[in-house]
Amino acid sequence: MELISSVKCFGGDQRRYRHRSEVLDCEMTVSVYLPPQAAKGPVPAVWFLAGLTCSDENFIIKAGAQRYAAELGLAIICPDTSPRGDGVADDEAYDLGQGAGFYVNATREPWAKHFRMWDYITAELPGLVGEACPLDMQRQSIMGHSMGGHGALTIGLTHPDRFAAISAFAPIVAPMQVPWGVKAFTTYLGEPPSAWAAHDACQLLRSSQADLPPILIDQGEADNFLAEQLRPDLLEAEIRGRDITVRRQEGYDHSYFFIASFVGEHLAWHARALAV
Ligand SMILES: N[C@@H](CCC(=O)N[C@@H](CSC=O)C(=O)NCC(=O)O)C(=O)O
Repeated sequence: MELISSVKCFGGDQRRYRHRSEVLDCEMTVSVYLPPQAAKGPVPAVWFLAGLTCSDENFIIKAGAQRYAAELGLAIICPDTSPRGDGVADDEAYDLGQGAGFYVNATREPWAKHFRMWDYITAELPGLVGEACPLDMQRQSIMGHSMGGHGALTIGLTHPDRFAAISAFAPIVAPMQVPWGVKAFTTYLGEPPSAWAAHDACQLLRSSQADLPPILIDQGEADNFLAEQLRPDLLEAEIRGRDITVRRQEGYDHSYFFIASFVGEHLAWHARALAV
């Protein structure tokens, strides 16, 4: 990991690293916020997975999360949303290709060589950031926005022993049933759709017998993508007595202004789950 920038922020450091990913077979960047408490020893880490068209920088620039993370003693790890580079497959559409990795391992060409975001986030990157930064990797939780909310839910639900809590802002909860997800899964995973279920939060909730981490979801009622792409009603139907809270926030849209409005509550909730 090559440190490419480090900026003091609320007493801690907003860092950005460049590294080679063996899994994605390309150069990647990742942003890590370290709170002031990290100067004294390893701190718990919250992952933030971003949405379509985002890089590792949208959240650190727009969400205003560092103030809360500094108060709570939490690190925030912000990965990019796809492999990148001239030799990496891409698409003209904003919802496919670079910037739109959907947190799956692609099995179809021309995507399979580089688009392995599932393995990157769950296997490769934790080792790299854990080695480069003073993080307590025994205390992790995960959150995300939109496509990244989908990633946070599916990765968190698949690794219930790794993450103390899962939260999401306006997540895609049922990609098998909405246009963004059907397009991405058809392109990256192909047929049969039965292979898609491992990447659909509603399907995972329906089939899981495990003790799951608590889940917190905020969804803006004025979100343009609400009815067609996000469909929180489909997840609400799968709650079945589990520790899942879905909050409908009147007047809020899909933007980072919405995330900034509630990120402090999400981080405080993660800190409680992480016993900070
Ligand atoms: N057509 C728009 C769509 C892009 C968009 O809204 N991206 C969201 C995430 S949507 C789901 O994953 C986002 O977070 N954008 C970045 C930001 O900083 O707001 C477009 O092409 O712009």
